[in-house]
Amino acid sequence: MLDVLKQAECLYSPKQIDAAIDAMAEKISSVMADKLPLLLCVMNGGIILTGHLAPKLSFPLHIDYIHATRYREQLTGSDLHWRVSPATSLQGRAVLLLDDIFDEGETLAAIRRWCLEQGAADVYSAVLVDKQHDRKTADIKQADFTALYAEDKYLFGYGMDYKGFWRNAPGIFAASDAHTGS
Ligand SMILES: O=P(O)(O)OC[C@H]1O[C@H](OP(=O)(O)OP(=O)(O)O)[C@H](O)[C@@H]1O
Ligand code: HPA
Repeated sequence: MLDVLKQAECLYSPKQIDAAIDAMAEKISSVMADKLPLLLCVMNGGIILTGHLAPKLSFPLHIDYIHATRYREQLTGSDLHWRVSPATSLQGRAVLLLDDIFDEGETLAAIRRWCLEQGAADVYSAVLVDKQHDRKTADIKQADFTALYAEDKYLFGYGMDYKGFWRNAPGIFAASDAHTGS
């Protein structure tokens, strides 16, 4: 695992990420400041973004979490497994989903549909990074708020894992071909 980090390419430093989250927080504030929203951290990947973003939002809000997973420590996604539903009622709420990455978009599309079924009034989404390729789901092409864009490589750091490790990596990294088998 030490080699995975050593051989990876750093795409964004913590300083660049912080500036991008600042800019995204301003955009979110301009749309959501008067909505008393419910922020839903999409576990596990959304945890670092939630921790960095929430203190930059200077308006009243609730925070809860939802856990659904599609990759389960693999490098490619499959069917979505639901693990934990939020304890907070979504009825009539403006919900902001927070996740680390919008890759094919299946995860956020499914969680968004579920939130609407639970009676959410509006569902917005914010992601740290959008991976650029043409394999996006038909439902949603991008999140409502996106901090950064990255090339079509396997990413880790700031919430994104490599086989369960390195969510804590100090930046956003692209794994080397040697570690992704490409
Ligand atoms: O846009 P998609 O192709 O659906 O992929 C994005 C999702 O994949 C990752 O979650 P994962 O299933 O790996 O669970 P995790 O958050 O526990 O890592 C990530 O955190 C997003 O939720
Ligand atoms: O590139 C990725 N890295 C980590 N987790 C992910 N989940 C979807 N795509 C990715």
